[in-house]
Amino acid sequence: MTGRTGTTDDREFRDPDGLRRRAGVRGDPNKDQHFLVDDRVLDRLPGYAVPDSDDGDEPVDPASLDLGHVLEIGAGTGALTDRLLAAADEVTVVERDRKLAKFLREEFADAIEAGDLTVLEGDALDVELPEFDVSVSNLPYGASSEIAFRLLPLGKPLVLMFQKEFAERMAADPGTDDYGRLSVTAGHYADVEVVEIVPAEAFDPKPRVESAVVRTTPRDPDYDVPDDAFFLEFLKAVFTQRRKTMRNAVRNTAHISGLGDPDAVVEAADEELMSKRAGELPPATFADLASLAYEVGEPGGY
Ligand SMILES: C[S@@+](CC[C@H](N)C(=O)[O-])C[C@H]1O[C@@H](n2cnc3c(N)ncnc32)[C@H](O)[C@@H]1O
Repeated sequence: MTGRTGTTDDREFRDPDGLRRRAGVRGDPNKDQHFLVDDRVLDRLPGYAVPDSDDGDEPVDPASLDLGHVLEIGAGTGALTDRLLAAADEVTVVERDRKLAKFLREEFADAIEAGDLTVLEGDALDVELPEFDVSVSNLPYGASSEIAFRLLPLGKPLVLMFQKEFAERMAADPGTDDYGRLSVTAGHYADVEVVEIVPAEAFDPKPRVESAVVRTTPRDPDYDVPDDAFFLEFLKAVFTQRRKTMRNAVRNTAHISGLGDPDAVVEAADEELMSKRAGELPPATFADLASLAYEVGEPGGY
């Protein structure tokens, strides 16, 4: 098939170098373009979407994955798209760069014609997203947080490449140094795990930092938050004082959380809980506390 240059005897996917050559792009870090050039990483990524399939070192046969409709944000020259097409019934990619979107439409014309691929040219932050079953994406790092928090509330499994430091903060457990507002907010929507650390050499141009692949598995929280906007402001507020007890943090940060009566929250809450620090509490406890604060703390102005 055209363009299937292959790098090893049994390679069946398009060669990342060949794709970049044909696209005529070098990758521009100012446009968040760091293309994956390591075939082994590319081959492993679709398998992470099926948690039990990634136990061994060898990549799984993509055809066995049956991923349904996959959303890929930031398709670049399509090296990952090519693998996803083998693992899915349907793939939708979002690519902001006009030249790359045009290249993808040309390079994958057969898949588009067969109805297997849709190329959406636009910004992942505001383009209308299709219904999808899973997203597998090497995200543009400049917008990775916004994109992740656009996808997380949709309640679908995600396999996303981030900067390593961001990934570790997102997946951190309570009581660790990395645990913070990012971990609580992500943990509110999903179980989050780092499944692979990826060295800078796997990309071209080479980024300055290491990367990591995160898998999120949506969970139906057995708790609810009263109001998403208030929950997020409450978290932002108490984590500005993460080293203080919750008693002090709730009182000292009412100007951020918008609580009119933080004392009422402290008095109504469990005393032992109020003597802990924000960095020790799991997402479900924050949700309970935010619910209580919303109920008795006279929220407003957030
Ligand atoms: C890190 S590269 C990944 C490319 C390719 N998936 C790969 O792994 O080689 C990110 C891609 O996202 C595109 N991009 C950057 N910002 C974007 C945005 N806001 N919305 C959609 N695509 C974006 C860039 O043009 C680039 O092609």
